[in-house]
Amino acid sequence: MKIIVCGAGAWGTAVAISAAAHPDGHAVTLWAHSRAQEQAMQAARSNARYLPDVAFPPSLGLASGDAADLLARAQASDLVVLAAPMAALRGLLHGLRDCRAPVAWLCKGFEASSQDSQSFGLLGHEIQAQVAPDLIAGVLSGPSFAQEVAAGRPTALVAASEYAAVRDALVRAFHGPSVRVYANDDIVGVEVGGAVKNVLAIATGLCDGLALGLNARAALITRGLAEMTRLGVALGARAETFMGLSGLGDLVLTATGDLSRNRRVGLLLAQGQTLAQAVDSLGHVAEGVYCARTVVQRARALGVEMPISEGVVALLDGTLSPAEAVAALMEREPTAEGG
Ligand SMILES: NC(=O)C1=CN([C@@H]2O[C@H](COP(=O)(O)OP(=O)(O)OC[C@H]3O[C@@H](n4cnc5c(N)ncnc54)[C@H](OP(=O)(O)O)[C@@H]3O)[C@@H](O)[C@H]2O)C=CC1
Ligand SMILES: O=C(CO)COP(=O)(O)O
Repeated sequence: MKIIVCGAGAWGTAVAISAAAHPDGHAVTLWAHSRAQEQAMQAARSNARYLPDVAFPPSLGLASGDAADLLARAQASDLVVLAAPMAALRGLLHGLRDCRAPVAWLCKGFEASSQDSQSFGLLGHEIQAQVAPDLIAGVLSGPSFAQEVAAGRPTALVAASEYAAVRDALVRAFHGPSVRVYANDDIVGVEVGGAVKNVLAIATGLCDGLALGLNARAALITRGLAEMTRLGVALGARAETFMGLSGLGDLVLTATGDLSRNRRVGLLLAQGQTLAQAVDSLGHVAEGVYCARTVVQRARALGVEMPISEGVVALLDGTLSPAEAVAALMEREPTAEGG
């Protein structure tokens, strides 16, 4: 297959390396939007900025350019993978709206809400329906730290799309000795899981940073899964999707794994850092910071209760201290577990 991966951050670089090393011998190009980034990677044959200490396979091609260049390369590919942060997805999809090749994005989040609060941020497939409705598109998600995928460690992903052509292209591109790709047609459920787990990972990072204990972390993960599922079902997802890789799987990984940037934000806030300090020190995107408010706004609009996500928003906004956010959760009225 001819594959272009747009976005040379940690995750784009890892999936490009993984596809380039696939036994079927795919021709893979990693495309950076900055020429300087392409040149630095070309010189080092690695991505020192975003995924240090991982050498590129000799066959991995590198490129950079503008939107027209990306569209031309996409038109000539069998699969287009968009590995930029959520904030860039709208622009990328708009630029690719006439592309005929299957397109899959890897970002996990809702768009941040617009400041006027009149329009709520959207999931990837909702943005695509607005700006590029004719694309054959979907999402690749699931529990997957970039460093482990780049190192060829065993990983399971989920390819979600209403189009079999997209699901099949993702399976052909990535399914191999170290990566299993499962197909799913519930793109709403897969995208909600990927977005909400980032918000919940901030909560468990905070919990662990405050040394609240393993009981508390297990409670946050379990009740977090319940609120993620409530939102997803209200948005049209199937409940069982949340028991799969993009739901429970990615929640467990991100909420407990110290490679998670979102979890690290919670840990740093617990240490007394400001949000700006925590975000600056990452050097990578932490999508939960940008989409927590959207998650809560969309839940409120649907009448869905999401107390943990509400607590994260209050913490990020600075309206509650870490200790007050914990107290607010503990002081809630008793309720039935299935509710
Ligand atoms: N890292 C991981 O383990 C995983 C990440 N993801 C998701 O993938 C997405 C990307 O994450 P990750 O790669 O880790 O983020 P990073 O912060 O490591 O890198 C983001 C990259 O996106 C580039 N970028 C920004 N805007 C554009 C654009 N318009 N076009 C092309 N490239 C652009 C940045 O380039 P520059 O710096 O030059 O602006 C940078 O190289 C996120 O939504 C994340 O949630 C999903 C699964 C695993
Ligand atoms: O999505 C991820 C793992 O599946 C990466 O999580 P973080 O963005 O929190 O590092």
